[in-house]
Amino acid sequence: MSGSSTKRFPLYAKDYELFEEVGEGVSATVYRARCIALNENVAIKIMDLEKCRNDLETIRKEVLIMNLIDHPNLLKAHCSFIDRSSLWIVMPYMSGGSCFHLMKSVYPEGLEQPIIATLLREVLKALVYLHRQGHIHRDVKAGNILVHSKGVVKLGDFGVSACMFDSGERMRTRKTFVGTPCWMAPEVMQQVDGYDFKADIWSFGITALELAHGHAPFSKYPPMKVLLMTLQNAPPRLDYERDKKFSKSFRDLIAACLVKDPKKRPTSAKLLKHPFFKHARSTDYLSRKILHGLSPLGERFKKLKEAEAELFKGINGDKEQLSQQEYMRGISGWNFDLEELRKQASVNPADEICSSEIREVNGNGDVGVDVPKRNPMTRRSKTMSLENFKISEKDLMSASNSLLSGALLPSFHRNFHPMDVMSASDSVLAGALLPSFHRNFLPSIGYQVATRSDESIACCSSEGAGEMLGLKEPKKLGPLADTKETREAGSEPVIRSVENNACCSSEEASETLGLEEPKKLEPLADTKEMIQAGNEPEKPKNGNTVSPVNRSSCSATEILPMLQSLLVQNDIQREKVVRLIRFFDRTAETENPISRPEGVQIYPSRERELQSQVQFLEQSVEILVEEVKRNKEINSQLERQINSLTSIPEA
Ligand SMILES: Nc1ncnc2c1ncn2[C@@H]1O[C@H](COP(=O)(O)OP(=O)(O)OP(=O)(O)O)[C@@H](O)[C@H]1O
Repeated sequence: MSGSSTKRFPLYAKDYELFEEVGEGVSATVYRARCIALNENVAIKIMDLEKCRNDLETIRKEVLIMNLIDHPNLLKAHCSFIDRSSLWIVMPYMSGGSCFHLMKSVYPEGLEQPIIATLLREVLKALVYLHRQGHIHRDVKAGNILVHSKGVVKLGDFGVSACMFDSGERMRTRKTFVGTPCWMAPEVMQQVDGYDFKADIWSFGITALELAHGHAPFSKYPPMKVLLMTLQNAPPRLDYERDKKFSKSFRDLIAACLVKDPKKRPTSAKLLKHPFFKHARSTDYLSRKILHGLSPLGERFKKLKEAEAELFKGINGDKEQLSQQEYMRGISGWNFDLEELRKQASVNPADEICSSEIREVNGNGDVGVDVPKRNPMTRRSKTMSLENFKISEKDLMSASNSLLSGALLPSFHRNFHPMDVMSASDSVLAGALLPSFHRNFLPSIGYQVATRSDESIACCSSEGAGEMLGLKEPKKLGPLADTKETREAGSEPVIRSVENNACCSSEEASETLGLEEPKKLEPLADTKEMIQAGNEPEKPKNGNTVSPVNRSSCSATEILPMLQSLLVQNDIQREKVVRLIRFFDRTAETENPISRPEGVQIYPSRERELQSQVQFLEQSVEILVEEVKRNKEINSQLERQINSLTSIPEA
């Protein structure tokens, strides 16, 4: 069952018969369906593009990856297309559902060791492949491990995965804060050095514990607490007493994955050779042991939803209710309402969290996992509020000082582009002072979305790399103008379909470019001093650039160094982008890996791999070009402000 076969799946909604709902994420609903022409059962993930129009980059990436990947343990899309204002992703139907749902409805205490070993081995095979391809999944968890009735295991949900820009030791330029807090590696929370595929190994270790216990460690706590605990506490482990039934090798495997220093974690390939996997059995075994006799997925899903609704009946406030439901589903699109996080950080976690715990009722009506009453998570579509943000809470600062503050700033959003080469301090400072730096607005990088009612824009995965169902990035820019117009007119974005093109290997690019780890720049320290001195960072007025000139609580001498260092950072960023573009141009001329010299054979899979890397790089370059333009604008804005500040006489 290696991804989509050579069958051609139709690209119109009318060619599919939709049945019951079998899954729900933050951005999509998944249905069991039948492809009428092929008489084949499929699952269709339907995303309402209107509802998540700020998140098109994420969607675009997910679709791209689902089309390009080709591994029996990865959930590959058969095809996808746009119908009216929805994106349909047609994929193999995994009738067992996700391991998360399986545990919630049938195995609330967790699974047996041979089952866990079998599941994890299959997931690890998928990770080995993904990592070799240069991807980080970033959302490995039981909810994304899907099981087919025949016991086939597939890792799904590429909504937050990233393409690795650097290679080998140098994979460190991603400054992205994505995933689900319980499963998130400490370095992802801290964003100290960017992170690499080792973040998946941490999540893998957490997933191992999740499968063993029926829930992830810290899963009963709200996200803020999870962050603090992950950063402050020793990594979670199997308990000697409680987990006696598990072998030493399982304990070792978990301990090897859950090491805070990512360098000390094994690679996925190495992990696959771990003695624990001697406990793994055939996939047939899985189907016999955990799937046999289960009611159909749709029914199980319905029961869970009903139990969930029952559980939340008594909770006041839509938002809290929604948050709790999402929390229980282990949804990856955790956006954080900073105001709430701030409030939460200011209460004593011990009082607040413990007293507010409620018990989750699983599908059988039994009492299961603890769930907190408060949860500051909001729906992905909601914009995070930067208003009144300051990092002054004691417990927050003591957790990890400026590193954590970096993690808590706007980079909480999951939609930073993988090619974002800003340093952690860049993103912190830029985020704090300039909300317009936020990457979560696709129109600003030239994506346009057109929804058609009569016709579908589509493509089939089998048709080759990069055909992306109408969700494509314009080949050449012009988008700035479009974007500006779109934004000014306040109109809906429009998706345009364009052709793909190829470029150089991303690995070579990073090596040649020598993209260095951005230095820790001083402005963070400045910001910290300001905070310590009791000066709050500027409140954004309306989500746009904050004007330091208007600050009443801060003198020109305080704000000048910040503005200047911001300028320096922008220059550094621009420099990097320009180097990347130059390198790209050179390589495209001389070394297009797709046009190989006579007599040199490139295996089709390698070629596909190259093509996929090439596509990512090219798309990223275009986005970076936009970044340069935006930074230029910001630089000149700042220069003007600095000039006006220097001309204001100090009081
Ligand atoms: N191919 C499939 N076959 C059966 N069930 C599926 C399939 N794909 C997804 N599901 C179910 O639907 C749920 C939601 O799917 P998915 O995780 O892709 O949505 P999402 O919106 O990206 O979720 P998240 O919020 O976790 O990112 C899954 O947890 C799973 O239970």
